[in-house]
Amino acid sequence: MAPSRAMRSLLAMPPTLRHLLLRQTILSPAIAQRRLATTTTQQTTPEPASSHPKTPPRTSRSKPNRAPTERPDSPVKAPPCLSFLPTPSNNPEQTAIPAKPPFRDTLWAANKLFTEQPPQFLYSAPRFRLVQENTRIPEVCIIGRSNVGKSTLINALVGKSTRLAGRSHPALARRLNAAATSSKAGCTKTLNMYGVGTVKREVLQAALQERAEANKKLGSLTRSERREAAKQPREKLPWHALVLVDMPGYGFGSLGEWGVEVNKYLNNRAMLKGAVVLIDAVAGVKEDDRAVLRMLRDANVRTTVMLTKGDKLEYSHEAMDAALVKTWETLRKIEGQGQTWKEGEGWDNEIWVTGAGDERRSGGLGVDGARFAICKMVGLLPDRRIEVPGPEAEVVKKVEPPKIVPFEELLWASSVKTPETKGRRREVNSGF
Ligand SMILES: Nc1nc2c(ncn2[C@@H]2O[C@H](COP(=O)(O)OP(=O)(O)OP(=O)(O)O)[C@@H](O)[C@H]2O)c(=O)[nH]1
Ligand SMILES: [Mg+2]
Repeated sequence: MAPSRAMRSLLAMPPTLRHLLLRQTILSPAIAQRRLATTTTQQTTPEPASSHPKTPPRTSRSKPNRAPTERPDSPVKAPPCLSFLPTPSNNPEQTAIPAKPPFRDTLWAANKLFTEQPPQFLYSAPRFRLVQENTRIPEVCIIGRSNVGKSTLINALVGKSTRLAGRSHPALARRLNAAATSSKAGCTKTLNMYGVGTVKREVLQAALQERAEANKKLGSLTRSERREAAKQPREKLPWHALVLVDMPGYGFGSLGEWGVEVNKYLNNRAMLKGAVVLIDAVAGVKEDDRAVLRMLRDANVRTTVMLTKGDKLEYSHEAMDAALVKTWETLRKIEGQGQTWKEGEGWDNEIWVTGAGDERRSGGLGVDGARFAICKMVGLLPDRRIEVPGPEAEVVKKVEPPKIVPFEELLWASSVKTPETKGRRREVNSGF
């Protein structure tokens, strides 16, 4: 007789595990029956008088009835992105108007770019001459006064939680591929580079091809020439979509030569695609900020302004209005003295508000918007909120309305074989 299915699986098992299957298939019905019998007798026998009446029997599903309590550190409700636009410059009553948020899929794409891959700390450069060559990856520098929250924003942008990333020891923070932050001004003293996202395939391919050609050339050199060539620093292969540069802060606690080195960087870095200027939402625009905006104007670097510590003002539009209006005023004044650095071209008039260091909620508030603003400035993502009526709109308007053809006419037309339709039919048939 052929063994049953259960027996076959039992024989297929290692001998040491067979008892488990036995218990499951053969013994369990017997055990279950015995348990059922004991529970029914327990239910029928009355409880002894001495036992405590007391808490209702707890079934596995029932939970104690507790009133929902508010955690003291429950997250504040704040938008993932928040930005403001100014009223036109000729309007005497300047106020900040909340801007339309970016589309969800655009925000998703920006978030993906920043957080899909873990960020990488690339290197630190105390001087501009020590900055490594980069001819392929776009760079964005985060610039602002000491303690404004530059390093904190970088950590939030790359998806490092404030608690994880909040290390004031630079070596430890770098080991975590994060930026060191501190409540003391002057924490960041060098230009720190962080690689974000994944490089485009064609960029990497081009770099690999160039390297292969350079290696080929090396092969034809004499030994001494090769030794000389080896001394020249080679550009590293690109791995990231974007490089974020954490700048040392200016103002209180900053280095004396800050202006000199940063000026060299702003004027000579070919792959610098833009600067994010951080301004403290509580303190507002200071004289140092004006000086930096002038430097950016003179170097003709695309600029996006962000207000940090927006959580301290509870993201209130009214509370931030003064700081926002002052920022636009400053930008327009500075722009007036330049040639090319203009509103909408040199600097973006949309000001973004962030609260990356808000300890009540990890992940950072307004950070999604900041990610999108950077992608937009660099040209990695389009701003689809602006609907420009292009030439296609004109074409659509000019198209004549379709003619209504009677059914009989249609039938007649399909039965007539014009030279054109004949040819087309033959063509189609020949294709099969
Ligand atoms: N509440 C709040 N605190 C913040 C925010 N951003 C930064 N901070 C705090 O501000 C302090 C300074 O932050 P950092 O990121 O070190 O500032 P920094 O601009 O890099 O400073 P330097 O490196 O000295 O130039 C830290 O204690 C942060 O926790 C924010 O958006 N909200
Ligand atoms: Mg810093």
